[in-house]
Amino acid sequence: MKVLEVKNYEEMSSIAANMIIELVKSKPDAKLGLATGGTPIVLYKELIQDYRKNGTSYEQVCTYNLDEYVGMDPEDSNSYRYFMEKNLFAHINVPESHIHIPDGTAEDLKAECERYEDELIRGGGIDIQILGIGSNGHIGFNEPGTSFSSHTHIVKLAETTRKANARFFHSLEEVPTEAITMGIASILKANQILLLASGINKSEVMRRLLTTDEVDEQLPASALKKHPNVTILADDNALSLVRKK
Ligand SMILES: N[C@@H]1[C@@H](O)[C@H](O)[C@@H](COP(=O)(O)O)O[C@@H]1O
Repeated sequence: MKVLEVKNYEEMSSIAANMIIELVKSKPDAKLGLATGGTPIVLYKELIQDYRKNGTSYEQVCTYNLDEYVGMDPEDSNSYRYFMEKNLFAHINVPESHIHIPDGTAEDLKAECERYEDELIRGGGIDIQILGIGSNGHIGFNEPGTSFSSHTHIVKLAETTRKANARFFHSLEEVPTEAITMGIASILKANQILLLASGINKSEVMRRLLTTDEVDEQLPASALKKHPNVTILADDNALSLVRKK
């Protein structure tokens, strides 16, 4: 795992955006693994700015999102489908048919998980997977205790995760209790993984992740240590407890 320390959220976002732009320029049909949450918002803004200014084309790009809340209609403003539309897809030229996100409203959720995993495989593999990290170490929605051999599956969200995400909803009660997420094994299949961490509230989990060699299912992000091409792009605040070690 390579750790790149940057000054702040803006610098993190612009380095990450440049990595994606360079990839898309050199491989116009790149497969992008995308994440939601607060972390990648400015990275997506930078992609939009670059698209408007330099015309980097996403016409042949395919996107695969990590996760979606169970029971959340794609039109609902709290769905991850809606988030992606608002923060990225509506502003670039990626064709609708190239966008892949699990369907949280599927009647048969187990079949939906299998369909999504199949779609990932048929896509031929993700070139770069963007990840945020939960303060409990989750990646995607793979909560502590998730098997490292998991594929796309349904998860019960940890209360800490629901509380952390309640800021996007009117109240905690509105936050779904379950989600569909790519599994740890699905994530590890990506060619390259870029994990982004910014802010003081990520400092404790970065300390847990970076100050030991331990690989433990209680810390889902530690599975990344088994992958040959992972970059962690983290800012001063997120790394503050690592340096103090
Ligand atoms: N499912 C998402 C993750 O994909 C995200 O990386 C994480 C961190 O979120 P944030 O970027 O808002 O800190 O939590 C959410 O629950």
